[in-house]
Amino acid sequence: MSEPILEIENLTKVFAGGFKALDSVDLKISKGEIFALLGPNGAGKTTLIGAVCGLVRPTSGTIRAFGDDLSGNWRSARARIGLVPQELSTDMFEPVRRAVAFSRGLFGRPSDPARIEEILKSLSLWDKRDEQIRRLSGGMKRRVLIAKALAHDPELLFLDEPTAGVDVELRRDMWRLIGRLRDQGVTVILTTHYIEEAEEMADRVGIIRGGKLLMVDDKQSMMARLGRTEAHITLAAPLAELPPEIARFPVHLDSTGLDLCYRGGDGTGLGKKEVADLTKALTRANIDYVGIEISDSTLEDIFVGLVEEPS
Ligand SMILES: Nc1ncnc2c1ncn2[C@@H]1O[C@H](COP(=O)(O)OP(=O)(O)OP(=O)(O)O)[C@@H](O)[C@H]1O
Repeated sequence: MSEPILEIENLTKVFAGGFKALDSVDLKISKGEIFALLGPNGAGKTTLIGAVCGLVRPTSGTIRAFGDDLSGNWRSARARIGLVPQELSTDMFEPVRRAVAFSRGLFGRPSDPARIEEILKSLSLWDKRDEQIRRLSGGMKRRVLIAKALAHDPELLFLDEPTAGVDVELRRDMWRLIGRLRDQGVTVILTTHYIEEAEEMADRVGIIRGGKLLMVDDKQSMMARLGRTEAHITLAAPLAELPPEIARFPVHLDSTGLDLCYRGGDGTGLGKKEVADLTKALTRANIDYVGIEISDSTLEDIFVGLVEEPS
């Protein structure tokens, strides 16, 4: 793993009423990676981000950002972090450009109108620069939140559900923007309910539920480790019974005797190879087939499986 930009150890947050929103979370994020935190409502995603951004005080555990313990260095670290919050929490009567320029100043960065112009243009906000934020559409308001978070050129950017409730066009724009930020060396941590988003964007994925980080892995290994392959082989003529050389595979025959269904490769990533072996075995057994449909489980299947398991 390359240089860590964020190291969270044994982080626990118990809210005043006694509710444990984070439970011994350990997480290391490398510089330059895009990390997606997936979890159902109330899993603790926003609390985790809040703890790193100084909005939530941890009950126990340590957070190191840029190599320094946050407990002593919170302010200097915060100036290198950008946060796009879930909720619109901005000065609605301000014109766009002024609000974004103000965000830059807030972190002690010298004023840089050219940089603000660049950010506004990259988010298609330049034409709206003199509009009051309250007059913008919901999608445009969200772009303003992103512009504000980028205004001080953060090295680590948190996006809390950046595309919840936005249209497809904005979602694609957002993905492109995140791609560009990655190219510029910015580390991005995003939370999302959209597995598609994690699949598209992230290098690694963490799954959180009930305040516990259930697993963290890169996408491909997660899919190989927890994924499975399904295949439907349509036979040319119905079979009454499977010969033993076929029955040794994880297959079953449907009631018509025509659909041979394979489910296997669990956690090995070798399902496709086994389907290939199965087709060879069918040929050797003189069982003709007319079609094969094969599918691997998606990150979504894995996610749903993990969050639905009883804790
Ligand atoms: N200030 C607070 N006091 C008490 N409980 C809180 C507080 N803030 C959050 N919680 C609780 O902590 C849990 C985790 O909340 P959090 O906002 O981190 O979840 P989330 O994963 O971001 O969910 P969502 O996807 O719905 O935004 C929730 O059950 C929430 O009700």
